Amino acid sequence: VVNGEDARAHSWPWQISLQVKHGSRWHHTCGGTLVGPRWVLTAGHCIWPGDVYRVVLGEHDMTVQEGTEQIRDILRIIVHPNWDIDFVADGNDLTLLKLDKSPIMNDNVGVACLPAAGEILTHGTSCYISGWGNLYTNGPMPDKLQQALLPVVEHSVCSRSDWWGGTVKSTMVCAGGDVVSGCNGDSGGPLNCLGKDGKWYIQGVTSFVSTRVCNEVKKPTVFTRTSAFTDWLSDVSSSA
Ligand SMILES: CC(C)c1ccc(NC(=O)[C@@H]2CCCN2C(=O)[C@H](CCCC[NH3+])NC(=O)C(F)(F)F)cc1
Repeated sequence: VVNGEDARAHSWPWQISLQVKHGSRWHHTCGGTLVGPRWVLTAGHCIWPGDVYRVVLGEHDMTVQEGTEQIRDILRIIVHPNWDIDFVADGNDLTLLKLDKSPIMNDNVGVACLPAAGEILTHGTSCYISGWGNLYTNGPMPDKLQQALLPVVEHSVCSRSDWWGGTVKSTMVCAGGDVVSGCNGDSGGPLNCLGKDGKWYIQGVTSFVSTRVCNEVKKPTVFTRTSAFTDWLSDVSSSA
């Protein structure tokens, strides 16, 4: 997250760290969201066939064993059938991970809400991005979970030719801009938006930023719009 701030520890209890095994060590590779007792939502582009992953919940400072962490293995990886790394602009950048067993729900680990089908955020709605992604383009990863307030950029603005143009589809949501943005390592994480009922809804899954700089003018962070995938999300999480 570029130009964000340390989140208060465990204030986003559904935020997870997706970690990939390299040799004998585990590395944070993407964010994700606990959307059910045994289900984590992340991005399609976070999964590389053949790699081994695990999920860390209740994490805050990656360099400190705080005693709140819970580690779970992944029983099943379900990448959206229409996700294709060679056609990022087509969207569908989603993966559901089924955990081997549910984490213990407590103050540090909890489930987030998913929006109703077709829900569209109005321009300027304030949402928070959260993640352990780079603090700036090609910069370091933070130790502590970061957050930033990202104003939603409506599709008609985000798809202007000097913005993202036709690259951004209606199944995506744009937020942030040239000051605050997501950055590498935030992928797969949540766009947290406060609902009228006072609950936090995951309206987006962090997908991409400009290839030039994370916080580029007229290139807001692009998220997969979760309200466009309610059928797939419910079908998968009630079946597998
Ligand atoms: C839609 C298509 C034209 C397209 C647009 C932007 C990108 N951006 C990028 O590739 C930049 C450069 C480094 C990683 N990156 C990203 O945007 C990465 C992964 C992108 C997934 C596709 N490979 N995502 C992120 O950094 C973020 F912010 F979402 F967490 C890639 C493809």
